[in-house]
Amino acid sequence: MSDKITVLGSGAWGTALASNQAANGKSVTLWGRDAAQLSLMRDTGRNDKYLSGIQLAETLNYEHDLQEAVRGADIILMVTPAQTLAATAEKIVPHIRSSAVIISCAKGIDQTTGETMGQVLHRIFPNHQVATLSGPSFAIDVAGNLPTAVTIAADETETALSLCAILSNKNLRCYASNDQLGVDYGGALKNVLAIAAGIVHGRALGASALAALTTRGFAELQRIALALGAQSETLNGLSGFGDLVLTCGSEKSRNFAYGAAIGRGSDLANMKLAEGVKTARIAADIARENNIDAPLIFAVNELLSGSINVDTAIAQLMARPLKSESITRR
Ligand SMILES: NC(=O)C1=CN([C@@H]2O[C@H](COP(=O)(O)OP(=O)(O)OC[C@H]3O[C@@H](n4cnc5c(N)ncnc54)[C@H](O)[C@@H]3O)[C@@H](O)[C@H]2O)C=CC1
Ligand SMILES: O=C(CO)COP(=O)(O)O
Repeated sequence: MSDKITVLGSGAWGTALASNQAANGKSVTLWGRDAAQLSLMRDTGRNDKYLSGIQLAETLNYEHDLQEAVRGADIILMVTPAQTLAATAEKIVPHIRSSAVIISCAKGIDQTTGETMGQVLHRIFPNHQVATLSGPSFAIDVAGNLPTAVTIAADETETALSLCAILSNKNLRCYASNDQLGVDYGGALKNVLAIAAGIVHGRALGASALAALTTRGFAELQRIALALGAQSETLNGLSGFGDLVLTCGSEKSRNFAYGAAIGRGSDLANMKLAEGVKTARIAADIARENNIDAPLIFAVNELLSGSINVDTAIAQLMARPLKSESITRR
C-alpha cells in the first residue's frame, strides 16, 4: 500500500487529519467544496473558520477540483458530514485508482438507507478496500499536535494493520480492528449520548447524574450495537467507551455543546454540526424495531422532536420500573 493521501472535506476534522499527515511527511491533498475558503487556507496556512488559532502544516496541498483531488491518490479519507458521505463517494467513483483505499472518518448512520458509513463505502466501492477511522479525537487536539489514539477498522485485519502503519505518527496512534461495523456504531451512537450528557450539564443536574448517564448510556450503546452485530471488545475500546467518555465529558464536543444549549434553554440556531441530532431518530427507530430498551436514546429523540421537555424527560427516566443493571437485559 502506498501513501499518497487525499482528504475530502475541509471542515474541522478533515483539515486536522490532513495537517497531521502532512506535518508527518506524507504527501497530502485537502479538498473542500468552498473555493474561497480553500484559497484563504492556501494563503494563510490557517482554517480559522473551523480550527481557530491553528497553523497548518506548510506542505499541505489544497485542491478545489474533486476529480483532480482524488486522481492518483492511494488513500482517500472521507471527512464530510455523515449525511453527505454517500453523495461525495458516488462522485469520485469514476476518477479513483483501482488500488485506492477509501476510509470513512464520519460518525453517523445514513438517514435514507440506515447504513453505517462502512456499509455505504462497501456498497459504493465494491472492488476497493474500505475502512473506518474513529475514536476519541477532537479535531482541535489533533490539529494542535496533541497525542491522540484512534481505531482503524477494516474487514481484513491486514488492511487495518497496513493503514495503521501508514497513518500512525508521533502524535496519532492508530489501533487496528477487523470489526468495522462495531467501530461505526460506536462512533455514531456516542453522539446521541453526548447530547444527553450536554443536557445534564446545561441543566446543572450535577456530576453524579453525568456519571450515571454516561454509564447507562454505554449500556444502551452496547445493547444496540451488539444486537446489530458489533463485537463487545470493540465497544469497550476507543470507538465505543473511549469516544463516549470524551464527548460526554467536554464542551469541546459539539454534540455535548448542543445538549448543553438545550439544557440551558438557549437558542439552537447557528450551532455547529452535531451529528447526534440525525442519529438520534435512526438509533431510536433501530432500538424500537429490535425491541431494545434504550430509554436515554428515546428521551433524546423525543426532546429533539419537541414531543417532551427536559423536565418531563428527567421525571420519566427517574420513574422507570426498577431493574437489573445488566446490559444484555432488554
Ligand atoms: N470535529 C471533530 O473533532 C471530529 C469530527 N468527526 C466526524 O467528522 C465528520 C465531519 O465533521 P467535521 O469536519 O468536524 O465537521 P465540520 O462542520 O467542521 O465540517 C464539515 C465540512 O464538510 C463540508 N460539507 C458539508 N456538506 C458537504 C457536502 N454536501 N459536500 C461536501 N462537503 C460538505 C462543510 O463545508 C465543511 O467544510 C462528522 O461526521 C464528524 O462526526 C470525527 C472525529 C472528530
Ligand atoms: O467525535 C468527536 C471526537 O471523537 C467529536 O465530537 P463532536 O462531533 O461532538 O464534536
